[in-house]
Amino acid sequence: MTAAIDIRAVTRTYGHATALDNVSFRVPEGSICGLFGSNGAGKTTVMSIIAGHDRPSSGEALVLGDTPFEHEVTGQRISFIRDNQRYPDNYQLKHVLRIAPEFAPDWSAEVAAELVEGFRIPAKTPIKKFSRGQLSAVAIVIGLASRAPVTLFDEPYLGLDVGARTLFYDVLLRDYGRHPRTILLSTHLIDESESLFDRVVILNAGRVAVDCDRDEARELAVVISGAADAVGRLTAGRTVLQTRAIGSLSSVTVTGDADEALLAEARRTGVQVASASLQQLVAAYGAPAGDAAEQTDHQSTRTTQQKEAAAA
Ligand SMILES: Nc1ncnc2c1ncn2[C@@H]1O[C@H](COP(=O)(O)OP(=O)(O)OP(=O)(O)O)[C@@H](O)[C@H]1O
Repeated sequence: MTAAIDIRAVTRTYGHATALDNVSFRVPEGSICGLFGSNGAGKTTVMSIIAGHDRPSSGEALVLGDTPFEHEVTGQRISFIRDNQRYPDNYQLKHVLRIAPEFAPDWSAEVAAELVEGFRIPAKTPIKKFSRGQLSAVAIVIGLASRAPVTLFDEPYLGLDVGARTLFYDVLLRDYGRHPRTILLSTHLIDESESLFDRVVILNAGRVAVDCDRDEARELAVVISGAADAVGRLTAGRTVLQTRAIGSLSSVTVTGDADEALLAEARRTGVQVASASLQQLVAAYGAPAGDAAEQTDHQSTRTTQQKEAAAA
């Protein structure tokens, strides 16, 4: 695959704190990749490095074949949408719509107009008086209308209501279909955004826990639920990612796909077996150690690089 984003063994430390620890993953050109993980997992840090706003302590980040840090040409091809965007005090929406296209050669005035209307962004109110959701709406207008070859959305819809979020998903998918580009999006609203992604990266405490295609992710883990003793028998000898217990019932996420033997035994004992949803995968693989009620000592890690190494 041609990688638009190629993160190679990137470590980022701040004093004694390690935000990213030997992180490697690639995002193919023309794909939408979801970046997931708990608070503090390192999502913003890696996006800042990809955007060229920060640089690794060690390792290398390549975007469109170049190192983005202090590289103006690459910087112009990246749009980084995050929640701390600041605007001059006197700015109204019209100022943003006048200036943003100067930094985005592929700017779409039609996409901008559609989103401004759909989000009902106030025209006359100074942006500094905007609500949290209205600020997110302005940032999304910039991110989508820019049509940058590499677009990074870091939790882009803080404060947006469900209707506005649906508009974002719809316009993103439609415009991406017509003008393919590479999009990396981090969010904690995993269930509702699941259909957007064709790649998945899950970070856990600064490390890559999962890096694979969305289809492969469906086969990474199953959730086995039912009477605790029956579930215990079915999960014995398997790698347990996460256990949740409610009274005499338990729900256990284990690695791997559901094989025939497991399904037959589950039917016989009245236990449910289902592929883990993306949200369940993120909860299982992205949970900081000790968060799950019960966890194996060595939480399984599944990355494309490791699979390639194993196959070699
Ligand atoms: N400038 C900094 N100085 C010190 N520590 C930092 C700095 N920036 C990030 N960190 C630390 O690095 C870790 C990763 O932070 P980061 O913001 O990348 O996480 P995140 O996955 O984006 O979290 P969230 O989901 O809460 O936004 C955190 O422990 C954070 O405290």
